[in-house]
Amino acid sequence: MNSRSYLQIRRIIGVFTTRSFTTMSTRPFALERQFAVSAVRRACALTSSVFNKLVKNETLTKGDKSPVTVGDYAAQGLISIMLKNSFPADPIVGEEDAGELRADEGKVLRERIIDLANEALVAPRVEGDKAEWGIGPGQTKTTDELLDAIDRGNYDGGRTGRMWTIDPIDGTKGFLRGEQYAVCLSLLVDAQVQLGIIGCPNLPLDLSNPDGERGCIFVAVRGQGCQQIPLSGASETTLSMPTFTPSSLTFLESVEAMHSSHSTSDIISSIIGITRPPIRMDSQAKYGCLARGDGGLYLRMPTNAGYREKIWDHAPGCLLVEEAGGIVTDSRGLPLDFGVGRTLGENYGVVAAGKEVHAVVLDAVQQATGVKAKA
Ligand SMILES: Nc1ncnc2c1ncn2[C@@H]1O[C@H](COP(=O)(O)O)[C@@H](OP(=O)(O)O)[C@H]1O
Ligand SMILES: [Mg+2]
Ligand SMILES: [Mg+2]
Ligand SMILES: [Mg+2]
Repeated sequence: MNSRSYLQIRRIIGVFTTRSFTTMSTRPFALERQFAVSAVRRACALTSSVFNKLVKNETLTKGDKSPVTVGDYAAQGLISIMLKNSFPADPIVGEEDAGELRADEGKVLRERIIDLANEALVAPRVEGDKAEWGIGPGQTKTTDELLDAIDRGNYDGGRTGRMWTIDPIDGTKGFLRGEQYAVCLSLLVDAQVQLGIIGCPNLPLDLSNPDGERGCIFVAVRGQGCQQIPLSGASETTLSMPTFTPSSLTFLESVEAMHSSHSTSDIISSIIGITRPPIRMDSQAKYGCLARGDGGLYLRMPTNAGYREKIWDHAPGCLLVEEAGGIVTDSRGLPLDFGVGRTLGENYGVVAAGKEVHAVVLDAVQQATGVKAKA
């Protein structure tokens, strides 16, 4: 063997050794998880600061009559800009679009949103942040760049490939009341949620101690469990749903009766024999609470036949619960399908519960709603 071919073989062996070592030492989606924690933490700081300074005319009412604030737009813009720097080929299914902001009447709001997003982009990097994600001193954007970033969330979704979902403020009504809301991000690959993360700035770390520290991040990567991280720090606790018996369940549901039928949940809970009052809470914070054992059941029962649930409202939370040992289905008992498009398709509600009680709950849901089980 001449010295040139020897060197070539060494180089090939070297590449293989380095590749397999990297694969072995890096957990799947490790970079995406680090990115997501960083992006959600930054967006939570933005939304908290907005709440403290929010004034009346900084909220719009969208075509479907739901509210959207400068915080929703600025947080979606921030996360989208970070995604463009970090994973430029990945499309985004985001809740908001910049249509109203581009019109002349949107000028004042537009200026406020660009200020908020730039303030968040240039905030100093903390441990875990990477400069190449487009954050840190000097990383400001123009108004057009920000509006385009918000509109990058217009992807139609679908069954194949990678895509991110962003719900920059989930539970906007809770946010406006100063109650619970969540910054929500997920990564789907071929319609399966691989990474789910929600940041809940107002949620107590321990629900039984409402005056204690507030601010939680819940994060899960498929196959790697579900963790809670205080918004103020880096220590992680792995969550696992405790075992409930049907009659010892407390159930979680929306504050808004228009989003989930309280009366149907009442019927279901009396069939199961639940005696405790429900915990009513806005946003996907409910999924995080369920994952850590604050109640053993989350019910979301349709209120009007025409409403389609949005994938950004469920993708992250669904993975949190599954990774903490729970089961999430619709009222037919089928898994939520994130490959239909921007919505989950026809609305059969959501039944999320610990694995010991899910079958009993599903049976009660079907008795109450008349929906038939489907294999
Ligand atoms: N009729 C309806 N049925 C179910 N969900 C609805 C609804 N109208 C609005 N929503 C969704 O409910 C979400 C809030 O959920 P919750 O009630 O659990 O807090 C809203 O998210 P946004 O606040 O991000 O718009 C919105 O997408
Ligand atoms: Mg909304
Ligand atoms: Mg939402
Ligand atoms: Mg929202």
